[in-house]
Amino acid sequence: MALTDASRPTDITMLTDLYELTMAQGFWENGKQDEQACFTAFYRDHPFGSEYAVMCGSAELADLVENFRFTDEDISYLASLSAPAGGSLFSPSFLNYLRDFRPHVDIDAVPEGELVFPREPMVRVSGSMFECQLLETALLNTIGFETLVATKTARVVAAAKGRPVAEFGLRRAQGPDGGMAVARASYVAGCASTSNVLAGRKYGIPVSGTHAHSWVMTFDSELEAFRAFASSSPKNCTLLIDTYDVREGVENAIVVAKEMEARGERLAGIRIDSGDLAKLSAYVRNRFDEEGLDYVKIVVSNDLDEYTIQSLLNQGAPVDSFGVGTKLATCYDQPALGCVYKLAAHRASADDPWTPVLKLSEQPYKRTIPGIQKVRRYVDETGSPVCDMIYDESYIEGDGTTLVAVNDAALVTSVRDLSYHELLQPVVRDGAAAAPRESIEAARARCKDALDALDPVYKRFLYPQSYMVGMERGLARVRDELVRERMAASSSAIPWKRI
Ligand SMILES: Nc1ncnc2c1ncn2[C@@H]1O[C@H](COP(=O)(O)OP(=O)(O)OP(=O)(O)O)[C@@H](O)[C@H]1O
Ligand SMILES: O=P(O)(O)OC[C@H]1O[C@H](OP(=O)(O)OP(=O)(O)O)[C@H](O)[C@@H]1O
Ligand SMILES: O=C(O)c1cccnc1
Repeated sequence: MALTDASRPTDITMLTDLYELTMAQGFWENGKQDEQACFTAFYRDHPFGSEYAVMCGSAELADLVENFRFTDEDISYLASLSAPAGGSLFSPSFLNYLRDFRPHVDIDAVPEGELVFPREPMVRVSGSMFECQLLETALLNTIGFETLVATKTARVVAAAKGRPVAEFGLRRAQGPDGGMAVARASYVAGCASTSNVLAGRKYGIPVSGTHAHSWVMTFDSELEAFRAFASSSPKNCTLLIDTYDVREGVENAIVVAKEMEARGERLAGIRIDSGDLAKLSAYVRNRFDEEGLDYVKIVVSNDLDEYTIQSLLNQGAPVDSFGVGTKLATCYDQPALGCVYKLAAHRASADDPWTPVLKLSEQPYKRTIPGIQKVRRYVDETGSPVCDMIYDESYIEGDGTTLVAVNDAALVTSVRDLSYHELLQPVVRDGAAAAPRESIEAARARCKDALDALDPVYKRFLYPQSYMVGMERGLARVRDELVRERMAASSSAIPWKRI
């Protein structure tokens, strides 16, 4: 999607899969457009092998709903579509209905920066079946990618152990909108800055940068190039010293640093973008220190990710900050979170009680969780998360403190002595933002606090411990009954049913 008006598109009514619209027409024609539904969005599998994910994109949902309307141009386009077997895809009367349609949904979501775990609701949408279904694609597109990038970033930032990480990914991101989402989500999850100027302007993210190899190559000598850069950017001078040879580059940078000192200025740093970054950074640090230039910072870049950064620091590389592009912006090792949006309850009208529903699968781990789900995060006396409980207020059993693991009914624990907080917060009520949009700084602070509070056993890269997400026993029972009913009603070949 090309950017218009120098920002991410908020008019995303038509940014949807065709089937959402054909289903909407079907609901409308069958008089079902006002039937009520409740959907939950969640992910199933650990991204990058990470035990947790960092929620991101939920702050954009109110904009999505408030801007949801079909323009005359949209309607004309839909009217022009033909069905494969002939005739129009959409009827004039349905398109007429769409013309004045505005969603009146309620949305509750996990706030940005908070941690989320597999299978628990990240977002819950309730309203008419018609409007809930129409929001599916754009909602998943928004939260899935930003959550994925935020999660990757959290890992990269953790590996850097407090050293600033600059996001340099715009040139390698998945299109202009991808680049904007990357800048935003990576700042929420702990990057110190972005090279993306539009994101800086739009989101108020700090921008930072050095210079390219081409700068050095346009001058007759590297020394001349460094001098020219120092004189044009004396207050923002980080020199890229690897265009030809880092050992020569550092000597030229030392000359320029001393000339800057004589003018009362300071060389901020140097960047190394190729070669053995551990060996070269150690060499360069030593040379600067020998020359009394211990304040000059060392920045490294070149296809970095959490593993290369961790390795460099394990080798004792004296690096002060990292520039990370391709592998962060493209979420190189896992390009999609696999977020899904599933119907969890429905009712004929707003005056009727909800009926919980679930989707079966031959793979038990893909069975959905029914009900009007909420989530509680239970924490120990230090505030560190211990487990999460998915529950439906209508089915709580006893004092509601028995937790049953999502995929193993035999795993049961009590949360009676733990304190908790609710994860889902109101985002949209009756189609309008439920609260003023929070600042990106607030989301970033929440992310830092959440990651600091999480036990390191869940954060390690290799074989992190499993964090327990379970259902309150009443909800687990409802789910179990629904599975049995559904399977009894089904004549199909779910293999183990016949044994
Ligand atoms: N000491 C190191 N330990 C671990 N990984 C490193 C180390 N030094 C560099 N790397 C990483 O190894 C990968 C390849 O580096 P390499 O030396 O091949 O650079 P390069 O790709 O030849 O440089 P360029 O192509 O940009 O000139 C990069 O991802 C880099 O970040
Ligand atoms: O390596 P990344 O994590 O993607 O970081 C961004 C890269 O972008 C620039 O490279 P450039 O576009 O000049 O190409 P290069 O890979 O040849 O250096 C910069 O010098 C980094 O190497
Ligand atoms: O400012 C930089 O050094 C930079 C920006 C984008 C990509 N690579 C490097």
